[in-house]
Amino acid sequence: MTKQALFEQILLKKSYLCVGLDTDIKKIPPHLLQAKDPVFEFNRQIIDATAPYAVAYKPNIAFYEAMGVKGWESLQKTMKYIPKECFTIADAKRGDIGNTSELYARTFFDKNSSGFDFDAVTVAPYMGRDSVQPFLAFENKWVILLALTSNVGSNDFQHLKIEVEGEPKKLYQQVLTKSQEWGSSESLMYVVGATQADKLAEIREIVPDHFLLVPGVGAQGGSLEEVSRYGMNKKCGLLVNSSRAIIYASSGEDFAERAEEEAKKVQQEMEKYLSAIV
Ligand SMILES: O=C(O)c1cc(=O)[nH]c(=O)n1[C@@H]1O[C@H](COP(=O)(O)O)[C@@H](O)[C@H]1O
Repeated sequence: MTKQALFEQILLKKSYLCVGLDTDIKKIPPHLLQAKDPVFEFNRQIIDATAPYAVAYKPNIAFYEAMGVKGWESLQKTMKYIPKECFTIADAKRGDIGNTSELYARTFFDKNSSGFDFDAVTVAPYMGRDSVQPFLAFENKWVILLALTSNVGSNDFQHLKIEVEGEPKKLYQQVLTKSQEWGSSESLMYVVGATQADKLAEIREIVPDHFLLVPGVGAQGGSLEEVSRYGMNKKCGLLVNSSRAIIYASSGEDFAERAEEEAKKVQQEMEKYLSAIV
């Protein structure tokens, strides 16, 4: 999906919500456990309930990998079920030496090889240019590079003060600057945690045109209002992810209705913020 097509979906649905499919068999409502594939059945109902309010879905690969072959099958079925107009993100946080990254890229992007046809994959920047480029080599696909993550551990490395050509910088700022040599805003997005919303205005100075994937609203307590105020650009430029707050809004038989209510609530708030740019 192109950047413009994604923006058009955002305008159409008046939403920049990404629903995170962090589907944990231990959290699935008990009545679904008799289904042939409980993980897929849960996802199917969540997708049906939230698709009018979401422009993107982000299965977190760990939740599927942890179940072995069965998990990969549930993921395949889920991917086939997600409506075609929705942007899909494999949240895999990969990155390795070039020839290995090439295989990771094939895993998520090459339908003929793996059966998967995600629009985007999350990638860790730590190993540098040659670890990211194999993902960027796929046309019409996206790399979402971890820039400033939502967790407390982001303080360990990402905020470190460094010096680049005599200029003082933070490590995450250099990730944003350097990676722009590798791909454009048509193929690269960045992860910025919602819990780091106070840094968004400054991040926008470095990457004014790129889309940002912003996880951390809902269960992690980030503010959608602040993220939108400081992070939105003229073409929205935001995909805000919420996983647990939507998919586990209820652990009972009404889980899909409650997920719909939560997704709708977020979408209605987003519609308000979008009115500033349309
Ligand atoms: O890359 C991510 O999606 C990600 C980056 C980050 O900095 N923080 C973060 O929470 N995530 C992911 O976003 C989702 C957040 O889930 P909830 O906290 O339940 O909304 C999880 O799948 C995380 O792995």
